[in-house]
Amino acid sequence: MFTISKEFHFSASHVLDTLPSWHPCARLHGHNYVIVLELSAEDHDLAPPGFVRDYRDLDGFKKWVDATLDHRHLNEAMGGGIPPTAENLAKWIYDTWHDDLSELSAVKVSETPKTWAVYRPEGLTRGKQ
Ligand SMILES: Nc1nc2c(c(=O)[nH]1)N=C([C@H](O)[C@H](O)COP(=O)(O)OP(=O)(O)OP(=O)(O)O)CN2
Ligand SMILES: [Zn+2]
Repeated sequence: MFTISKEFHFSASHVLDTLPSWHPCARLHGHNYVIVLELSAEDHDLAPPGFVRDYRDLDGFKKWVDATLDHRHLNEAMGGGIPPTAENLAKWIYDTWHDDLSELSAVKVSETPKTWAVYRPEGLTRGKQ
């Protein structure tokens, strides 16, 4: 099994308005987010010359991040109705992209230099399923 990953950055605002009012994240604020896409493949599934997937194939994801998330308000950018926590953002990105990136095995989201949320579908042991 091989895994590869690539990092993407964007800045956005959000408010977690279902938190109690004393919670700092119930106030409008922003983060410099980091997304990591992790892609996996079995040894015998590597594409020539030995790629899980060409990193350059992720250029479309970067364009989507720039157009959909960068300098947006995540409460709106994620379609509304879903609290824009790091956990929910990671799953939303996975759900949006796993059809196009069949090797996608996990999505990681960081809001601050100290925090990470990871969405890895249960039972997924390799990308191509
Ligand atoms: N499990 C989660 N907890 C929190 C989330 C989240 O998405 N998932 N989000 C937030 C806030 O939006 C934001 O990320 C603040 O996090 P926090 O770690 O409290 O940030 P600080 O920089 O204020 O933390 P310090 O301890 O001062 O470094 C909150 N929780
Ligand atoms: Zn926040």
